[in-house]
Amino acid sequence: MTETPAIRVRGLRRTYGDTVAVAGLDLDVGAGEVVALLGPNGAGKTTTIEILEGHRHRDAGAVNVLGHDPAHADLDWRARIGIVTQDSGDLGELTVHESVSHFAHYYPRPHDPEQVIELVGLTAKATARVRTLSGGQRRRLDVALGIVGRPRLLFLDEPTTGFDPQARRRFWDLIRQLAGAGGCTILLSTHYLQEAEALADRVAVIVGGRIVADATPAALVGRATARTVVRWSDGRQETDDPAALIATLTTRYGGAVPELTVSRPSLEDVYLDLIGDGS
Ligand SMILES: Nc1ncnc2c1ncn2[C@@H]1O[C@H](COP(=O)(O)OP(=O)(O)OP(=O)(O)O)[C@@H](O)[C@H]1O
Repeated sequence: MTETPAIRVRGLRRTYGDTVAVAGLDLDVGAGEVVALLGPNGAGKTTTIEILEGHRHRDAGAVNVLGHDPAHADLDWRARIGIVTQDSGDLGELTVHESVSHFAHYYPRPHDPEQVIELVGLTAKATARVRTLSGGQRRRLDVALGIVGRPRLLFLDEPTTGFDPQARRRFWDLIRQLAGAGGCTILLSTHYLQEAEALADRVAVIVGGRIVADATPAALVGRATARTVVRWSDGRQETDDPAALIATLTTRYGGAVPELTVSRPSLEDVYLDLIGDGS
């Protein structure tokens, strides 16, 4: 990526009393990239994201987001950022349409609220009061509020927690649309490996306030090819060249190898290895 990164973080630290929440974190997110921050409870995801949003102070480190230090950023900068937090505010008596229109007024170049409501799949609920929405519908409204200002960079903190599988997949389609045609840079935090694998160009695994791996989902899995396990009726072997082993076995058995299975490590295996007892 030749453009200036959308996010550049070096040596970020944040402590709360004796708790080191972020312990010297480095991260780059290129313009137009979708990066997933994946890690167990308490790893420092929310603290990191909120520092990047300008909503928490840091103790040390250099942070640049869309060319500015979020700790000293102005309204112009804020208008280029979209935020979907874990715990959004109370909009109880407003309708979906009123909420999105209201937020649109804060931005210089907002999207048409009706189009945004359609994009998040809430057209049928446009005149419903926010307090009557289901959890998943409320989350989609949160995304609508996060994107109505036409952000160049969108932060999503655990956006699909509590979604049913179908709602999660619809949500993933929406994020892909925003990143693809919309050209939006996205940093999302998640506990869900499948979500990181489905959406992210890169996965940054965070444990104990540090990035312990940062690669494409395929490269993370590829790292572990040495642990491909080949099993057959009377044997089991780990190998980095399963094809050669199977060829040898085929010769040994003079044909089909009985009860042959080949299991490649999944992203989950790699992730569990990386986080160790960090969870
Ligand atoms: N306001 C706070 N005061 C004190 N400690 C805090 C505060 N916020 C976070 N922490 C601590 O900092 C560490 C990192 O928390 P953080 O919320 O950033 O993690 P996380 O990765 O987002 O976790 P989760 O996945 O559970 O949301 C945890 O040990 C947490 O208890």
